[in-house]
Amino acid sequence: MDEPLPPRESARYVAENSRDVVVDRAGVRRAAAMLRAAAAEWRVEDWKALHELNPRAADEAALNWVFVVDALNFSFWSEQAERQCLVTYRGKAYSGYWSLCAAVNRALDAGIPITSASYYATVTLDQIRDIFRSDTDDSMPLIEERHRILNETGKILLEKFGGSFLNCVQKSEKSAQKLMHLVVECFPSYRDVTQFEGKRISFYKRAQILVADTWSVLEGKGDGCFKDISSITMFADYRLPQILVYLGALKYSDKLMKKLLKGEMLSYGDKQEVEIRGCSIWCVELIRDCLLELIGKESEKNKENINSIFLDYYLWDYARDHREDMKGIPFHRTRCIYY
Ligand SMILES: Nc1nc2c(c(CN[C@H]3C=C[C@H](O)[C@@H]3O)cn2[C@@H]2O[C@H](COP(=O)(O)O)[C@@H](O)[C@H]2O)c(=O)[nH]1
Repeated sequence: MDEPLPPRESARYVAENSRDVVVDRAGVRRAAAMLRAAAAEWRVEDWKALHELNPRAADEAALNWVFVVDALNFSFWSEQAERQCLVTYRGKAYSGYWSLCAAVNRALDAGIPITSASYYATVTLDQIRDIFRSDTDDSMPLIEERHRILNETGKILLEKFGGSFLNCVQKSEKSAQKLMHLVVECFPSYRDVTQFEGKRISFYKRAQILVADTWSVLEGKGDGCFKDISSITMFADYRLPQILVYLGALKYSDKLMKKLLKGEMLSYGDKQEVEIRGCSIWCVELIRDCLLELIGKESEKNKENINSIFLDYYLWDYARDHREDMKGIPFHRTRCIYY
C-alpha cells in the first residue's frame, strides 16, 4: 500500500480542504506576538527541569522510560471532569498525562521494572491494573489497550532492538525522520494514519512526541543530535486544539462548536476530527513561521530554537496552567490509542 502523506503535508492538505475548522491568520499573528518573549528563552537543556516527573539522566534507562511512557501517552480525558483517574506520588496527586508518569515512577520506586521490555512484554493485565491503579474509583481509561500495547511493544523491542530503545535511536543515525519512520514501521500502535478527502494521511502524534522527548532527554547531544529536528510538527492531541481556539488562532464552525459543547464524541478518522487535528498542526506551523519572522530579525542564534516542538511543549503547558480560563472552550472527545 502507498505511503501516507507525511504529517506536515497532511496538515496542509487538511487545512486547504477543511470546512468546520479554519486557521485564523490574525489570530496566528497575535499568538506569535504573545509567545515572542518566551520563545527567545527556549532551550532543549531545560526540558527535564520543566517537570519533576521527567527523568533527570540522559542515559539508556531514561530513554527506556520515555519509550514506555510515550507508548501509553494517549486518551486520559474522563467523561465527567470531576471524575478522573488520580495517582499520588511522593505526596502529590497527578491527573491526565502526569498520572501516567506518576504511576510509572511509583512502580519503579517499588522495584517493579516497568520500563524494561523483558518485564512489560509479558506483564499480565492484573499487574497493569495494579501498576496504574488510581486513588479514585475512576481507573485510567483504556487499561486493556494499554496492557495489549505493552505486551506487543515489549516483544518487538526485544526481537528487533535487543530490548533497548537506545538501539532503535542509534539505528536512526541522528535523523528525526528516520527515527519516526523506524518507530511507525516496527511498532503498530504508533501508526496514526487515516483517510481524508480521498488521500491517506498521517499525523503520527505519538511517534513524533517520542522523537521530541528522545531529543529532549538527550539534550540534543550525542545520539540525540538530530540534524533535522525542526522537521517534526506539533503533536495533534486533544489539548492543543483547545488552546489554539482559546487564543483565537483556530476557529470552529457553529455546528462543530455546538457538538463539542454538548460533549458529543467524535470517532478517530471522522472528517471533523481530522479537520481539528490537521488544522491544529498547520496552525502551529504558521505560528512558528510568524515567530521566525519576528525573532529572526534579532538574531540568527535564536532561530534554531524556534521549532514546532518547543512551541508545542509551551502551548501544552500553558493549556494545563490555564485550565480554568479555558473552561468555556471544549476539547474534542475521541477515545483512541493514538493521542
Ligand atoms: N501536543 C502535546 N500533547 C501532549 C503532550 C504531553 C506531555 N508531553 C510533554 C509534557 C511534559 C513533558 O515535557 C513531555 O515532553 C501529553 N500530551 C497529550 O495531551 C493529552 C493529555 O492531556 P491532559 O489530559 O491534560 O493530561 C494526551 O493526548 C497526551 O497524549 C505534549 O507535550 N504536547
